[in-house]
Amino acid sequence: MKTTETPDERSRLALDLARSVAVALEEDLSRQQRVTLVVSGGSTPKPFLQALSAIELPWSRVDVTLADERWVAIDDDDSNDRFVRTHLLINHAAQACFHSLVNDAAGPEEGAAEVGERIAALSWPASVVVLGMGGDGHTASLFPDSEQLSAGLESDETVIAAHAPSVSQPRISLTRHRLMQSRRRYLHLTGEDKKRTLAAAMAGSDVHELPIRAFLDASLALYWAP
Ligand SMILES: O=C(O)[C@H](O)[C@@H](O)[C@H](O)[C@H](O)COP(=O)(O)O
Repeated sequence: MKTTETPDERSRLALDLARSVAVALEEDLSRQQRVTLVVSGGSTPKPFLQALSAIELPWSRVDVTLADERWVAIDDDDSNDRFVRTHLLINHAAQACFHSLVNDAAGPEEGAAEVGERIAALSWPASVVVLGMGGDGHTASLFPDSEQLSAGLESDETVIAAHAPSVSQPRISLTRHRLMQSRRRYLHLTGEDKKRTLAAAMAGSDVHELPIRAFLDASLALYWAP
C-alpha cells in the first residue's frame, strides 16, 4: 500500500540526492580549495540533510549557506539556520563552515547589505544548489504574492528582503541571479500535490504566477517521491 511505501520512498530519494550532492562536491573539491553548497529549509530536506551529513568528505573545505531564511532568532523553531545546524552540521558535516543569512539588524531590509556582502564573498559559482518548492509554486522566498518578487527574479543583488501576505515572518532570500550561479541545481519535492504544482509550472510560462518556472531549465535535476 502506498501509505506504507511512502516513507521508504522518501528516504530512498533523500539518500539518492545526498549521494549525488556528495559526488558533485567531491568532484569540485578535487579541483578547487573551497566549494559552496546552498541548501533549502522547510520540512522536505530533513532526511536529505541527515543522509548528507553522514557521508565522509573534506567538509572543512565546504561552505554551506541557505537559499532563504525567515528573519527570526537563530534558535527560533522556524529558523532555517537552526534547521541546518540540527540536521546537516552533524556527523562528518560538523566540519563544514556555515554562513547564516541573518545578522543582528532589526529586519531584512536593514540586514541585507551585510548578509549579501558576506554571501557574495563565498566561492561562486556554487557547486550545488538544492531548491525546494511550496504548493503555491514559490521557491527560496520568491513568493507569487510578494511585492519583492520582481526584484528577486530580476535583480543582480545577492539577496533581497522579502515579505508576502501568505507568510507571517519577514524573509531574506537569495535572488534568482545568485541561485543560478551554480554548477548544478536540484529540486527536491515530495507528495502528489507538489507533483501537480510542478506539472502546472511546466505547462506554462508566467514566472509571476509560479516563480519556480524561473528555474525550470534543462539543467535542473528533479528529485521527487510520493
Ligand atoms: O521554507 C523554506 O525555508 C523555504 O523557503 C521554501 O522555499 C521551502 O523550500 C518550500 O516552502 C518547501 O517547504 P517544505 O519542504 O516545508 O514543503
